Amino acid sequence: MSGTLAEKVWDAHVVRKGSGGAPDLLYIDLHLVHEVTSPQAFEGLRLAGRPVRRPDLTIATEDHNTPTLDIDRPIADPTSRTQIQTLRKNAEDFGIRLHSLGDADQGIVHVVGPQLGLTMPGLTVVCGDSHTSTHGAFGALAFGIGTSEVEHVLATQTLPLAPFKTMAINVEGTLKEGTTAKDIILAVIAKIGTGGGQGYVLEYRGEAIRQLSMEARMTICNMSIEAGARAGMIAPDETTFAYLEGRPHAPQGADWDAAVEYWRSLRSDDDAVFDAEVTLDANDLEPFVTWGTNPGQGLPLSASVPDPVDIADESARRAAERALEYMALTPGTPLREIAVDTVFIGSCTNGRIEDLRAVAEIVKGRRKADDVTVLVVPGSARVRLQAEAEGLDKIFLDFGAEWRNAGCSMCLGMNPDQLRPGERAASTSNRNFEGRQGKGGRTHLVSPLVAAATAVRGTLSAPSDLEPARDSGPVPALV
Ligand SMILES: CC(C)[C@H](C(=O)O)[C@@H](O)C(=O)O
Ligand code: SF4
Repeated sequence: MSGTLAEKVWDAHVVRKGSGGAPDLLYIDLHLVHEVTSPQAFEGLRLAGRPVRRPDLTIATEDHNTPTLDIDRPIADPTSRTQIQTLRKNAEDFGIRLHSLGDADQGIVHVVGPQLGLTMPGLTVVCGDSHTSTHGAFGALAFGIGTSEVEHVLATQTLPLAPFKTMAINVEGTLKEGTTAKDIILAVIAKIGTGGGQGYVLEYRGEAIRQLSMEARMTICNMSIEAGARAGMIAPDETTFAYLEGRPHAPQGADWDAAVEYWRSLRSDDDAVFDAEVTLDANDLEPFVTWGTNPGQGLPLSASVPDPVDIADESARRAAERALEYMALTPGTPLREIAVDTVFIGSCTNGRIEDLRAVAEIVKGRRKADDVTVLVVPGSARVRLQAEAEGLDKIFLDFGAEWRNAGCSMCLGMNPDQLRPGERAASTSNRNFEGRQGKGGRTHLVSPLVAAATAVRGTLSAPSDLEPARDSGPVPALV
């Protein structure tokens, strides 16, 4: 029978089929753990006197509560310190591999899994974290789960799951220079809305998706949850295999060949039927930025702040009014005129080495705008090491940016990296909810390219708005 990619991966993991509308019981191949959503789950095991069923398929890292400065000192904030200490004790007591602050493999859980080659095509991957959808970029079925489900997976390595619907998101054409995967996903969410993906597993397809690097594909799948989707997936191809080959946990030798052969079968059949389909043309895309307080409230950078009176749907109009009030924006203001206080470059959406390289290319030989704080936070310790090996840290520091240690940082401000009330940020992260980056803080979601250009000019900008940099070209010859 023909099927979609998601259905194939699902079917390969059914331990027990649910009858009469009951959920199927699925086998879980990889369980990622972090400090925020795991304490009660481990406590549940402890109370029940249960071990972790498959510690070898479970891996933990410290990310949300970790400071990005002075990481060799005790964590100052008591709540964060307790969270981290609890994870360390749980990992030790239950025999789980943990990458702690200071370890080269520490970092944001969704950066660490792929980097180690733990995330692979055809796997079921779960984590007590909504952005687990990131791992779908490899053709894995990956979704966020709640703390009670974390306990279930720890105890049994299985999870009862209700059936899902499938949606094809076809992104045809080719991205223009200056537009990126982040612009694709912001445009998709603006199109289908923050509830548009509810109940669906999204499969991103089409020419523009096939042309993306693995890291760019992760940016797209990462934000599937912001459209309300259960998961996002991309069929594995040569780009996927090339990324994985040689990674610490990737299969080797004959196992590698067998794995690749299986992975090649992981694509939606030509006659597979999706429950819904959406099409977008990458040629039409411009850099996208959000103006409101949910990731669907976005527009091309060349647009102006919308006027709620033009929004026909009443609840959308009310939401826009509320968002503009919180964001302190006036309808009709060109988005390019919005001045920011902070630029945050990082997170599991855009904190990978390619993101940092793209930013460095723009800020090299330039100085940041006065009065703008620029925070560059690598997604993992390895990304940081790689960036330093390439001299990117020097470029950021010369630009006037701060170069920090790895973690979630200002993506959600569970550590000291927070906006102050009323401050405005251009952020490469994935959520712009009220207070997300600090109480009273205002967030505009942007791509790394827009973040870099904004850091130069101080107002929301694209690289095409910039004057040539001091050392961006050869010195003109004297005549
Ligand atoms: C803290 C965690 C549960 C949360 C999530 O599930 O996504 C966080 O990572 C986020 O991005 O808001
Ligand atoms: S970087 Fe942000 S979105 Fe990603 S896991 Fe951390 S807090 Fe969640």
